[in-house]
Amino acid sequence: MTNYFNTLSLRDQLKQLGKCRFMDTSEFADGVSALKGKKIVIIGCGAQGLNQGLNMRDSGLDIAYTLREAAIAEKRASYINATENGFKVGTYEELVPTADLLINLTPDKQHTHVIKSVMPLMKKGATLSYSHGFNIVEEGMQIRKDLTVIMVAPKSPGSEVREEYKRGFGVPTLIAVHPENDPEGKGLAQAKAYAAATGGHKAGVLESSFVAEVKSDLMGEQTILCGLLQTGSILCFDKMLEKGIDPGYASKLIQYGWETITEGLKYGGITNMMDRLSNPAKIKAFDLSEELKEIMRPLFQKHMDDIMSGHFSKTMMEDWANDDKNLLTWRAATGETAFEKTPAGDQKISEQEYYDKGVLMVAFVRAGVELAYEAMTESGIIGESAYYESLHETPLIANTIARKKLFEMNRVISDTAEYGCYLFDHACKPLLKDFMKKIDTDVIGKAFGEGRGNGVPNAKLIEVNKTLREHPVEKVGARLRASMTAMKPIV
Ligand SMILES: NC(=O)C1=CN([C@@H]2O[C@H](COP(=O)(O)OP(=O)(O)OC[C@H]3O[C@@H](n4cnc5c(N)ncnc54)[C@H](OP(=O)(O)O)[C@@H]3O)[C@@H](O)[C@H]2O)C=CC1
Ligand SMILES: CC[C@](O)(C(C)=O)C(=O)O
Ligand SMILES: [Mg+2]
Ligand SMILES: [Mg+2]
Repeated sequence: MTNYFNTLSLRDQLKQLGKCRFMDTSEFADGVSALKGKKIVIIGCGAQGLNQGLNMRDSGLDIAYTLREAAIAEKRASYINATENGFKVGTYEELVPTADLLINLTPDKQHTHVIKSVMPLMKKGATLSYSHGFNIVEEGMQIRKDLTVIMVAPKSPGSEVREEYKRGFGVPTLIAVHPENDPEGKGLAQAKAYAAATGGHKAGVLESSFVAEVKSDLMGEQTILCGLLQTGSILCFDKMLEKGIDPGYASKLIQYGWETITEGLKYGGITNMMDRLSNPAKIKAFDLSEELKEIMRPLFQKHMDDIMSGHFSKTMMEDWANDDKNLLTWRAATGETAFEKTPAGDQKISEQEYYDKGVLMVAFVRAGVELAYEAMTESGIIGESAYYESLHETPLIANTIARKKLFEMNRVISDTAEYGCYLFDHACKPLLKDFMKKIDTDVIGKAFGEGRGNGVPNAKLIEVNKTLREHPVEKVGARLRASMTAMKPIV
């Protein structure tokens, strides 16, 4: 098989990268009806599989799980996930032939093997669905021509797909129909119903393409969403320990700080997050983030270029062939970091204190969101897609760090995302070595400018506010957040 994207003409590459239409809520007036009464079988009951299935069943759909025989025989976690939640479980032979819609939610590295196992069992005219475009785009998987192929990709970790649904909201979702597989023209209606069943239509749905989803998803997860939060956690924690801050306090400030400061981002964009700081702290965070953007921009661009060329996928698939040696080594090394090994203290930290004593963390978030948005849109990804993949998903990832630090983030995200996160982290930490030498506790661990009042030069404050507000991510974000009327506060 060959990389599907690299077989396309530049014209078609740009066309598929640029496919991104924000769907009006009125387009979901039919709700789940296109799938009502259909047999829906999910392969895999992991981070996405379990949580999407729970939402879809609560939305009135007929959901069952098919697991590999070993998972059933050994009663593995996936089997426990499904049975303890009251779902029917069966083998491929038992359930795949009955499926009107077969949803592949197994790890990307298993997709070719899984699809080759189940495709012969699928009934004529059935639909196959993915939540990530990797197998179709990066591996060039060819699907039987009588089958419809769709994608419903939540821009969120699986755990938050469920948590936001339970709050009466949802997570932004990209839907797509593979142009090579829509023989009956039913793909879009089914993808819309599937997205509505997961609650995605309440947050925002983009009619997109497999290509646009995979290229943006790989970029978001490797950089701002997982890589930079990992790098920032480790560097900020080590700096606070170096400067004598109580380890338990430092651990808590970071573990819960990302969630708290990015809640401001989720509600009001970078502008609102920065407005939560005092004037002096805002200007300091702005200046730090400008410096961070200059230092990290080449790294963000390299990740985007390596994703577009297929070099990233080739590198990761070499690790698959080597039994995930790098992934497992890097996962173990992350678990040995001081941040991961230091429990959060029981000190009280108010919501505002996380902003006031986390100025450097605010700077990391602004720099990372803007760099990721810029790199994606400069490479053909449309702004709405880049917004969901950078600004809106950062707080959802931060929620996982609040639960159980980087361990939980790396457990819940896909192995693909975890691999890319480590690649970025390993490259970013050395890049920031000189920058971190100048950092002191006034911007991480202690309140910036405490006791020095709120006065700043008007001209500088006006310039900072103008720059923040005029970034394209703020303009796109204001439009998209206007339709998020069901969004609920979590901090
Ligand atoms: N994690 C996330 O938040 C997101 C993931 N995605 C995409 O969703 C898809 C699923 O990812 P994710 O939920 O993280 O996956 P997980 O690793 O959480 O779960 C994988 C599931 O697949 C099963 N599985 C593993 N290997 C095989 C195999 N060879 N044959 C059959 N079943 C297998 C596992 O069960 P067992 O090992 O017990 O058989 C488990 O139930 C991926 O395409 C990913 O890119 C998209 C958005 C976000
Ligand atoms: C951010 C990582 C992700 O893309 C996701 C949760 O959306 C993944 O693949 O896990
Ligand atoms: Mg993603
Ligand atoms: Mg991903």
